[in-house]
Amino acid sequence: MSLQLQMLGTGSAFAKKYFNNNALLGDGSFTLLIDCGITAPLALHQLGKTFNDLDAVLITHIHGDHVGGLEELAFQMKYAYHRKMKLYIAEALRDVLWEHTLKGGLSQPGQITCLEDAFDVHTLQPGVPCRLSEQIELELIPNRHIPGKDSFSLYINGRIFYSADMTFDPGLLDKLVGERGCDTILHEVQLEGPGEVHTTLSELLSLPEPVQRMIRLMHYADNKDEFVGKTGEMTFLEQGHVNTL
Ligand SMILES: O=c1ccn([C@@H]2O[C@@H]3COP(=O)(O)O[C@H]3[C@H]2O)c(=O)[nH]1
Ligand SMILES: [Zn+2]
Ligand SMILES: [Zn+2]
Repeated sequence: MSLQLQMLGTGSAFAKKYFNNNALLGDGSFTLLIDCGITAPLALHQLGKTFNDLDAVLITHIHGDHVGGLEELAFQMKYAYHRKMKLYIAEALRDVLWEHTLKGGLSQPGQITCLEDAFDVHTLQPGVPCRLSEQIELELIPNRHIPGKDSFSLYINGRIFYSADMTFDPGLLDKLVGERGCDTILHEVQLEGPGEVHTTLSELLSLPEPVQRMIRLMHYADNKDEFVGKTGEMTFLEQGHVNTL
């Protein structure tokens, strides 16, 4: 069974040529938005879509390029489309998202006083697969991104790894490929400099070639074109293209 992946954006947090690294994952009758960053409303509009075309949104961690578009999404759903969007979120991020990100803009006494007033909230536990649609099952995998902040990668249908933002974890990739049937890796990449909170291209180039062949690169900087042909066996995901996974 194949899925369709269309990146709303493939850019790093500071990219200006590319929108935020947010994705549409569809199975033909259900569409999930993976992360909803600052640029998501415009990126969606430029693809000729609206928030009403989506069935659910999932958040990987609390950074503006992954959650900055949620206020507009919630307001549009309430006042333009008169329904709540399903929100899939790790239990550990639920209160943080409301208290530290959304409450200031969304709260309206008597109308919106908690996350559940704005979204149809479904909490996820890491390591426990959750069926989102007939053809999409998804598991959160805790990752290392910012020390002391919760952040999650995604494992989809027991074969597709979506890194979200994370530092290099070759042991995890080795385990997913060697023991858990992973055949597709959608991985963030920092093209230059020390990784610090991201995974660098040089780190990914240290992976065995068969693993590199599974990797599509995303969350990259504006000078990505300078690196075409310099990514070993790995290829870049392109913003707006529809990929069959
Ligand atoms: O300790 C830190 C924390 C953050 N940052 C930058 O802020 C950005 C936030 O979004 P991001 O996670 O996509 O990318 C992050 C980096 O570009 C950093 O360089 N070092
Ligand atoms: Zn990011
Ligand atoms: Zn981040």
